Amino acid sequence: MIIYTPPKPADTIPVIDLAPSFSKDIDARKAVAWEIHKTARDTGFFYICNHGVPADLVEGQLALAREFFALPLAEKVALDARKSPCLRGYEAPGLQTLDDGSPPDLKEGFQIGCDLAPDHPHVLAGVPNCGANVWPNGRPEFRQRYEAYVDEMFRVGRHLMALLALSLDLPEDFFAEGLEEPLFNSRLLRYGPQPEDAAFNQMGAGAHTDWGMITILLQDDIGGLEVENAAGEWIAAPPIPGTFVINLGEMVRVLSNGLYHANMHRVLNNHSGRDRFSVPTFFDPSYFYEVRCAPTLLEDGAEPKYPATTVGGHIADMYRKTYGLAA
Ligand SMILES: O=C(O)CCC(=O)C(=O)O
Ligand SMILES: [Fe+2]
Repeated sequence: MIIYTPPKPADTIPVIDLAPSFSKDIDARKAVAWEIHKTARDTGFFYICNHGVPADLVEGQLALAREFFALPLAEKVALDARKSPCLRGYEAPGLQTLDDGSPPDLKEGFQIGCDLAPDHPHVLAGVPNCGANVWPNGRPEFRQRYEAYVDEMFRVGRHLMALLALSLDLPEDFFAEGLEEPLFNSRLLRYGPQPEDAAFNQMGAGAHTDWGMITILLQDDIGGLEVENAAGEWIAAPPIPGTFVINLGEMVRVLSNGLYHANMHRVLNNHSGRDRFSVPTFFDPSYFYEVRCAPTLLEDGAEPKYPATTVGGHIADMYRKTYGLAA
């Protein structure tokens, strides 16, 4: 259990301007990659601005979250993620425990991922976490809106992965093969105001590191995300209009031989008295892509600090663990 201590109000999570990263000039792209390199070695968190995602799509996605959680309970319960073999659908509060040993998270969620048909080879082979999405019944526009948002997240995700490669002195297309069919999950989350009768160390989302490569987080204007910095202090990651919060997951630790951090973070909605909505999208190379230490970081003959890992397998293990499911 990670005991809750209040965060220090600091603004050390940098905002990285992506505009030069879309330039034809490789030096301009490398300069942005260098900014990512610096912050990845420190907090493993940064904001991005000038990312090219239209503001109306962003607002529309937060509106989608609000609309989903305002549906009648029966409609949400009909989509119960526990009925899905790959945890797609509605997640009632208390289903997931992100901080092992703490009480369950208070957040309420709705999750989608790679939408695989029953005859997809992964589904036929029983690969964990692979299967079909579920959608609110009789609301076709809900699915269309979410999928339009995911398309943009794929664009941003591929762009960030190219910058991540550059930041480690790798070719920009280093991950291209693994990103032909990215592995992703995206969730709508609602955090009610922190209840007075919450259990000891219970909060919206308990302290955790993300499991994959990168997370592209859209948060509304409420605040409540907190990040553990390199000094072990908890700092606030307040909403900044026009930005996404990007954080690096455990796969980046393997890739960078521990040079880059996958930082702890958590959510506590105790300042506003209002619901907080967020939309994290976890963006990774394909299920069986093996992440290993970047060749640029290993001296001849040196052993990597972490063994190579299959992205999908690691993430599926973490789903099982945090949802208390049997292997
Ligand atoms: O809702 C947030 O701001 C963060 C969510 C998060 O950390 C996660 O889902 O992994
Ligand atoms: Fe997270």
